[in-house]
Amino acid sequence: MTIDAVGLTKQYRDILAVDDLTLHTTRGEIYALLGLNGSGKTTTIRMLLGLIRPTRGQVSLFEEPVEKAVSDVIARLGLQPHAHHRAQTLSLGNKQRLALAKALLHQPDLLLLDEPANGLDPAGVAEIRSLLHDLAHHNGVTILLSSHILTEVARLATRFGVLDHGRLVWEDATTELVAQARPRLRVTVHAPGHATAALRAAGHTVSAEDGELTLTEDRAIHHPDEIATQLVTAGCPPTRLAVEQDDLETCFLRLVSHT
Ligand SMILES: Nc1ncnc2c1ncn2[C@@H]1O[C@H](COP(=O)(O)OP(=O)(O)OP(=O)(O)O)[C@@H](O)[C@H]1O
Repeated sequence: MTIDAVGLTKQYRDILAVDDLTLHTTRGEIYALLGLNGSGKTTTIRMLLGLIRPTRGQVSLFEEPVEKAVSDVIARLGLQPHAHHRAQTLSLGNKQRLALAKALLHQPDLLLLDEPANGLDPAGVAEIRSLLHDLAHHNGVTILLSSHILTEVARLATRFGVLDHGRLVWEDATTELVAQARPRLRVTVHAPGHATAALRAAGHTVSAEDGELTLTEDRAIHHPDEIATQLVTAGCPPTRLAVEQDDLETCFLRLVSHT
C-alpha cells in the first residue's frame, strides 16, 4: 500500500472541507480524484502531502526518494529550450512541466498531483498523459491526481474516487466509468418478462428494470431492427426502441447526484 489514509477530516470553522475520507492505493496505480469545485480535492491532496494538518484521521505514505540527474528530468519533460530561463518567465504550461520535473528529480515512488494538466495545451496534455502512464506502468510509480478533464481521467487512471462535499461518495475502476458511457439499446414493451425470455432464448444478453429492457451488445446497438423483428415475432412488439448514450460528464454528474 502506498497511500494509506484513514478517516481523514478537515474542518475549517463551519466548513467541513473533507469528511471522514478513507483511501488506499497500490503500487503503480493511477488514482484520480474527481469532484466539482469546492468538493475537497485540493484539501485532500494537501493533507496527503502533509502541507496541512488533518482535523482528524491519519495518513501514511510509503516513499523512498533517490537523487537523479537534473538534465535527465529536464530532457524528459521537454524543457531543454528553457533550461536557462528563470522559472517566473515560463508560460503556465511550462511552469506545470517544471513542477513535475522538480517532483521527478527524486525518483519518487509516489506522485500526488493537483490538476497536473491545468493550463496545458492539448499537445501538453497528451505529453503529460504519456509521461504519467510510463512512470506508473514502467517504473511502478503510484500516482494520485485530481482532474476536471474526465476524458483524460478515463484514459489515464486505473481507478477513480468521487468527492462530494468532502465525502468520498464513489470509488471504482475507470473502466466502469467508461462502461457507463457505452451506448445501449433501450426497449419498452407491454410484457417485459415475456420479451426478456424471448430475447434471451434468441441468445441476447438482456437486463430488465422497471419494465424497460436494456441490451449493450454491439449487434443490438448496430441492428436494433433485428431486435424489433424478434420481439414482433415473439408477440410482444416494442412500443419504444432507442439507442442511448451518455457522455462521461453525464455519468459523472449522475454519480455525484445519486449518492
Ligand atoms: N484555508 C481554508 N479556509 C477555509 N475554507 C477553506 C480553506 N481551504 C478550502 N476551504 C473550503 O473547503 C472546501 C473544499 O475546498 P477545496 O479547495 O479542497 O476543493 P476542490 O475540490 O479542490 O475545489 P476546486 O476544484 O475548485 O479546486 C471549499 O468549500 C473551500 O471553500
